[in-house]
Amino acid sequence: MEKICVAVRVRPPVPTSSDDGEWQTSNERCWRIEDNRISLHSPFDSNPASNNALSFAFDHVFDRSSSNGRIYGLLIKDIITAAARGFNGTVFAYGQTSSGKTYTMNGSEDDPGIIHLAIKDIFKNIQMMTDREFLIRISYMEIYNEEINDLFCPDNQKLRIHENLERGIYVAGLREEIVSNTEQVLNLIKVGEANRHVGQTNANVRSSRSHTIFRMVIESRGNDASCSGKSFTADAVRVSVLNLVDLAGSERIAKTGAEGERLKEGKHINKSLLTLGNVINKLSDGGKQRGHIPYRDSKLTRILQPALGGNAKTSIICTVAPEEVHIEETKVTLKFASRAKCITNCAQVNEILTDAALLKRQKLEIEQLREQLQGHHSEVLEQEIFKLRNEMLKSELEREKLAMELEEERKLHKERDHCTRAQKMKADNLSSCVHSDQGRNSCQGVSTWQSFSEERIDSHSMSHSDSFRTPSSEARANTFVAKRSDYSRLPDSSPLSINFVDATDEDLWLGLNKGCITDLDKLQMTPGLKANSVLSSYISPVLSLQGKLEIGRAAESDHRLKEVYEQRCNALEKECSLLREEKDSLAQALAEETQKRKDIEEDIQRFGLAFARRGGLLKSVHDKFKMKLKNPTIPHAIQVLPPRVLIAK
Ligand SMILES: Nc1ncnc2c1ncn2[C@@H]1O[C@H](COP(=O)(O)OP(=O)(O)OP(=O)(O)O)[C@@H](O)[C@H]1O
Repeated sequence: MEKICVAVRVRPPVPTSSDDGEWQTSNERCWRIEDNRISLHSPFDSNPASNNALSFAFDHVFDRSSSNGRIYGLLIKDIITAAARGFNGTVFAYGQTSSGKTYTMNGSEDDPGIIHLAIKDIFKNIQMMTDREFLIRISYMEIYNEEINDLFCPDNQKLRIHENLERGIYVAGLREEIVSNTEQVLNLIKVGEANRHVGQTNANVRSSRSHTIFRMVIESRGNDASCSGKSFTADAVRVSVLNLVDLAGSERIAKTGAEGERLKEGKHINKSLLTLGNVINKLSDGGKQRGHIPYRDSKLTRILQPALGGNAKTSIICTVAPEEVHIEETKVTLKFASRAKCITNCAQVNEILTDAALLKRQKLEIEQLREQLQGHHSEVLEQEIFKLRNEMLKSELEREKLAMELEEERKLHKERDHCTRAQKMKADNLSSCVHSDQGRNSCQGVSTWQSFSEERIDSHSMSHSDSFRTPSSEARANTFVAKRSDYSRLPDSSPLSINFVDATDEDLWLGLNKGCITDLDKLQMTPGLKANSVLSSYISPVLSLQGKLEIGRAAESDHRLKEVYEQRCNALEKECSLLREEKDSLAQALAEETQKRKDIEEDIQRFGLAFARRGGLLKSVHDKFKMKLKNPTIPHAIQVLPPRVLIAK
């Protein structure tokens, strides 16, 4: 972004027949110029405060002694150099009638104007740029009474403004002359000048009645030698447009006394200048307050649109008359100039890609894609896929291990459950046994162990050994009853034989004594065997209760254990499902990566096809041209572009 460059030029006072030197001097005192500042300093104004209020600073302020050459050097030269390098540029002179606009733009014999100096400089610039070849086209138009006329071809009148992406805003049907040197251009300008509308007014003997726009289109591209080995940008064509504009001057109809045709012209001039002022005002507002910019309200602003807040480097020379009689017009011009100073443009090199450059660019893009796929990027992708596969495998193994663990846990849990149930059943059986015997033998103080002993005794053979048989009294068939005569004290010794070394012996003993009722207290005790044997704990009702409690506790702890196992099972199942999810997401990521790779491959294929198609197209065009060159009489369907003269280096 860069600001529009604005300068003010004060022309020398125009002498009249009645003038003497004294008049001139006093007139010049109206405006004081110090460096780049211009202030109103009227010796006739008694109020110094009002004078101070009218002071303006610009990029440059040129006094009467400044030549066109100086103005060009300080304000315009850079724009011309930039135009040769591909930037759009616009220079225009603005000011009231007779303030010196035409003098500034066209100059005189002794002091060539901006247009003359710019043309000379353009050719000097392109001569120096040996690595590029140039094609320069010029056109010259005027906007007269809000109609566009071609100054190179007077028959081309009332031309229309068009806009498209390729050319931007342009005047259709305008003649363009291809030029290759300064003289050629200056001669053509002379022709154009002759066609311009000028007329005599009270203010100016040769007043411009139209706005003129001298336009130079500068095309360039790197020449073959410089292109080889460079990037595709070397093949791009740069196209810049340079507008050098001499506006018609605003005029106060009352002052100029214009009538008839001059009056009509004056109205059109004022109207379009008013629109220019509005556009400048809107643009200088900046930011969001700007709103709609009325470029389309006049042909002038429409054509100058890119130069005002667009893609161009722009300089405005505001010309003012020093005479006191023009103070009001000068104030208006200075206000316009200070507004214009706030406008920012965004100039950039305009490059157009030719077919060759386009092909080169596509080729480069394909190469880059290929590199991406085959080179580093593809490796990264492969690694990523490999890593994902590994992780998937790992998680699969983990899942299997967990599933096995879960199965183990389930089995264990089942066994425990089974065990707990068996123990519970035993406890229930025992308790029911104890209760029933307590009820039946409460008077005798006898405790029985019926079901358990029955079961166990039945399963053993009686013929094993008679040495274990205990003398019985009041035997009951199939039942061994052990009783005690004194339950108040616990026996110190077991009633069982010392020979009982294990449960088989014990069972045998019980089997042999089936059908006997034995008073345990009368049995001969085995001193070495303590009374805390299995039998004693079941026989005593107190002990039986304790056993039952223990079994109950065991069952409870088993139940708790079961709960813990269940929790563990749940946790494992959860973990399993998480792993399953992770596996799914990894599989999805893998699928996405594979799809990405597929897409890149498709892109390459598509670019390759487009590349081949374009190559074929260019080749056929080339062949047709070759045929046409060999045999010019053969008609062909290709539209041949207007010949362009390339300036020889
Ligand atoms: N800097 C200058 N030095 C010498 N003479 C000048 C200068 N500026 C203007 N003049 C003279 O002043 C007169 C009016 O100038 P010019 O025609 O350039 O004004 P203008 O602004 O183009 O007027 P209009 O808008 O009516 O076309 C001419 O005679 C011109 O030679």
